[in-house]
Amino acid sequence: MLRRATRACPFCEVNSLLVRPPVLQPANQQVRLYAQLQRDRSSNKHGSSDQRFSTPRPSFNRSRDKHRPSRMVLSDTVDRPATRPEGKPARKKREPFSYLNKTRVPRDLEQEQERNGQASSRGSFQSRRREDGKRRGKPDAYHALKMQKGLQEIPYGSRSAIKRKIEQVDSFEGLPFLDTLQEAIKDALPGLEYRIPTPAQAVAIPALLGLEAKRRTRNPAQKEALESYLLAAETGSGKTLAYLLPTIDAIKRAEAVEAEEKEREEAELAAAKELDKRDDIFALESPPTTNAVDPARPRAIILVPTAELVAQVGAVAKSLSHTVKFRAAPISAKNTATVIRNRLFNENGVDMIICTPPLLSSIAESNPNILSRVSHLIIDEADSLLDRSFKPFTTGILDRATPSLKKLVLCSATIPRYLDKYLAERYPSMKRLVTPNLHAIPRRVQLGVVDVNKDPYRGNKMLACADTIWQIGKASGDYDPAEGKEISQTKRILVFVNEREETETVAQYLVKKGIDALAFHRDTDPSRQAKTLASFTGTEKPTTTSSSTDDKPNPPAPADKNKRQLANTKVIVTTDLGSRGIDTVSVRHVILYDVPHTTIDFIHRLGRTGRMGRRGRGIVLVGAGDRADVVKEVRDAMFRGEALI
Ligand SMILES: Nc1ncnc2c1ncn2[C@@H]1O[C@H](COP(=O)(O)OP(=O)(O)OP(=O)(O)O)[C@@H](O)[C@H]1O
Repeated sequence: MLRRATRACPFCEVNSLLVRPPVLQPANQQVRLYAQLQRDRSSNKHGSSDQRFSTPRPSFNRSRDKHRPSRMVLSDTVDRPATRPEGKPARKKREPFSYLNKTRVPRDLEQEQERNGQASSRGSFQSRRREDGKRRGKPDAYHALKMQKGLQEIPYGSRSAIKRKIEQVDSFEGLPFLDTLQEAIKDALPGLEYRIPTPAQAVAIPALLGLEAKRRTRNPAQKEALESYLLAAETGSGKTLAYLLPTIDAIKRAEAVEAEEKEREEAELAAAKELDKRDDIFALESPPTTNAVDPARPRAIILVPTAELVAQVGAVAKSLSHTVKFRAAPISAKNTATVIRNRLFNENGVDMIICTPPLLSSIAESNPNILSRVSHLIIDEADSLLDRSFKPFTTGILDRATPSLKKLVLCSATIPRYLDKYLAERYPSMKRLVTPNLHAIPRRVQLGVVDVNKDPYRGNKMLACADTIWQIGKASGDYDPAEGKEISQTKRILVFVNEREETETVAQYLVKKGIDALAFHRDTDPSRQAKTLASFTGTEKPTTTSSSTDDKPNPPAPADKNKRQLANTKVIVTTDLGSRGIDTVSVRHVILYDVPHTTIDFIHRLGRTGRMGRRGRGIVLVGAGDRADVVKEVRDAMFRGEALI
């Protein structure tokens, strides 16, 4: 039938034209023509069933098909090149590599991405933020975290400006410290061949030394006004030295000025006496003036939230005082009354007191003079010391010290919204010294998640915790480039729980499972506490033999005498008490037994590992009722190196 139809083809003449080399239509045009042909065929009542259902096969140059009727309708302009409307440039074909080596995003691509709701091809986190720190374009990635939003957002625009400032401070030698202080820095940073300021120190020290241009003012009252600073930098970034060094420098300079003044006054007094003597030879000689130092009137006060931090900051100050010669008095409720008295009312006086706010305010009640000469007040862990529990004590001390105060420095690894609000109201002109990575957990800290609901734990969190510790303990130690050596044989693990009561329960369970674990909370025996912490903070005294009492694991519970013991692993189970400021340099693993309530807690708890460029690992145990969505978002933010909100 088909052949007959071909013979009787009325289009023979047209077909003869197609003997010429065929003009290939673009694929989409061919498809359109076919669709048209199929419609024509199905509407043709006389068409055979063969024709209707045969698979369409376009062919142009087969000789046997040359008399077949064309299924396509040729365009009238098929032989003419395509023309574009006047003035419109020919569209460039986009090739796979056409976007390489471009320094700017092509406009058309940017528009296309905007249409698709994607970020611009710079693609970075910053590009999705406006200068005011708020995101644009893509909807916020944090949904769960937004619900518990506790941290103040820091604009990303200002963070880049700080980076440029940090680059300019590349050595301690370049900073105008007193010579003795330059010497002392080596004692405060032992074992480091190349000591360079950390970002926190590079941001804070020049400002606290008064090297930065100040806003000009003609008002003499404003010129004399108290200088206030908020130093906010990530955990383990060396904030202690960032505020200690400029403070000690200021103390020593003030001391030198005072000594000069005293000498001048004495010389004047001696000259006046000489004159009096000459005028009145019968006058009686006045009794000699005493040179006794007024005790317990320090020039600087450092407030910290815990006794452990008093000891830690006190140790750094002491190490500096060997060379610089100043008197630091670390006092806490763990010291006896005699020790406190001896340290405060020393016959040589005291230059710096390191203390907790409740203890200092109780001392100030009985000795108001203690705050009468303070020129530098440092509030470390300011977010803790200005929260509800400490605020009355801290602000009380601040108010009493204000008349003589020259510099107020608040220091914190996190700026919660309540702190930001309080400072904006009370110190509107406070200078904020913020590092670029504030509120971000460093990428060198990895976060793993253990799903407690799954096998083999089936909801048993304590078992999951013990198993995780066993796995860490069994794994071989790895090389740490920051320390340039194999990490210590003994592994130190911190386990954080949300409630104080849980510390004992979890620690006892771990001991039963053959793990050397201790509970660390406010009521722990102080001597035991100090010993426990010392091995985690690296302040432990070196032992000559490996069989020192400290390295011995806890005795196993009586019922489990025959159980295996996990060797070379020490565990502290603690609450937030262990998460604030404690410099646990030798901790490589942190286990978050409970999901922390806020991102602030996440930052401080995970901040006990990965300190000062070291690597670390955090493991969260997610059980029934725990906010897995929060953990996921924190993990994502850590992976992207973004600040938590
Ligand atoms: N410039 C430096 N170079 C090398 N190490 C330093 C430097 N400055 C400080 N360190 C060390 O870094 C560690 C952490 O310092 P520090 O405790 O002051 O941190 P931090 O910022 O106060 O931490 P946190 O927020 O947890 O309280 C200390 O062991 C300290 O000796």
